[in-house]
Amino acid sequence: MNSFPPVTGGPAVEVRGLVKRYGGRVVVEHLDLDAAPGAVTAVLGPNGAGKTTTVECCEGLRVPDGGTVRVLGLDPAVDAARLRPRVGVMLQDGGLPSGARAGEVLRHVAAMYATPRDVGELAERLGLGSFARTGVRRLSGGQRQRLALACAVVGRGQVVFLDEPSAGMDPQSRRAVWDLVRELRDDGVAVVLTTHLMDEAADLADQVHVVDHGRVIAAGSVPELLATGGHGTTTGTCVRVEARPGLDVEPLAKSLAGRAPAGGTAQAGWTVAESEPGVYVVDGPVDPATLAVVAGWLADAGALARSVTTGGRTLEDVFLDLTGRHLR
Ligand SMILES: Nc1ncnc2c1ncn2[C@@H]1O[C@H](COP(=O)(O)OP(=O)(O)OP(=O)(O)O)[C@@H](O)[C@H]1O
Repeated sequence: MNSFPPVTGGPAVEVRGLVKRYGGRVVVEHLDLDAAPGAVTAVLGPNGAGKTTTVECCEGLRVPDGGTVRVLGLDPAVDAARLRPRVGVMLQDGGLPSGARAGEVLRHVAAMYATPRDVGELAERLGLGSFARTGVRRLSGGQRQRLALACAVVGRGQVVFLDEPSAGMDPQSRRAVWDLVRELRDDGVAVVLTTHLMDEAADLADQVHVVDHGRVIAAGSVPELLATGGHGTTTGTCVRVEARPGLDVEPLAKSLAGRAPAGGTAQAGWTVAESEPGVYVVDGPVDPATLAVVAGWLADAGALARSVTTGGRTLEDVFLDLTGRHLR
């Protein structure tokens, strides 16, 4: 374990009203975020939403234009030297010296900490052994990611920032990364993770912040976001239909809106959307009769469904509802 006092009470990372501008353009706008010790806090958002900028302000790599940032009670913009031994950072671009060999880099980083992890054991866990003697510039993208992750955790920081940690990794490496992240959490580390992988967030995160246009637009645990769609308007249940693209969903929406459950009155609160070409998501208080309505709609449209499934919405559904389905 590390030799620092445990973080007691309050979040390990506390961001309040963060503002960051680049050349007069506001890219982070009054953003609030907490990350607790012993928890994984995921920051999700479309490209350019302001995730990396926010995390870089927490890492002391960028100076905020407004608001406050506290990491372990310290201001990273002025207390960088005191935070460095207590915080691990994995940057999106790796930030690794390209001229050195992979193994040397990890040993060098480990030597900067008072009580580093066992370098050999960490290298083994992340499968770094086979390319330890390879120069950083010759590593593949996934290998470089694994080395950057090893460097971020080797110092046993109390807070670890991981910017898209498993981007570009093969499934085996991704599993190793996820196991390591869970272990960090179990050891009491506050893990702050940005990711575009919804399954990664759903699997790992205790708390999720969805960021768009520099603001947090939804926050909560994954079950909370799934239950409310992030804005408290959906039921968390849905029917998902795969059929040919381009079906008119209006008749289905009308049939559902006018349908009365046994002994009840017509229900509102349905949404029907073609979430991606050929995938229709019917969101609302699903019951057995809902499927009959969906089947009737398909029959009227002369469409044979490839699959019809019921179940909960996914984090990806919630994310797309919150942030929109159009490309930025
Ligand atoms: N150094 C910089 N100078 C000017 N603009 C920048 C700089 N860094 C980032 N930006 C801009 O700030 C906005 C937010 O970028 P940021 O990297 O924080 O987004 P992100 O949510 O991490 O995106 P991604 O998911 O693509 O990594 C973007 O519009 C980006 O172009």
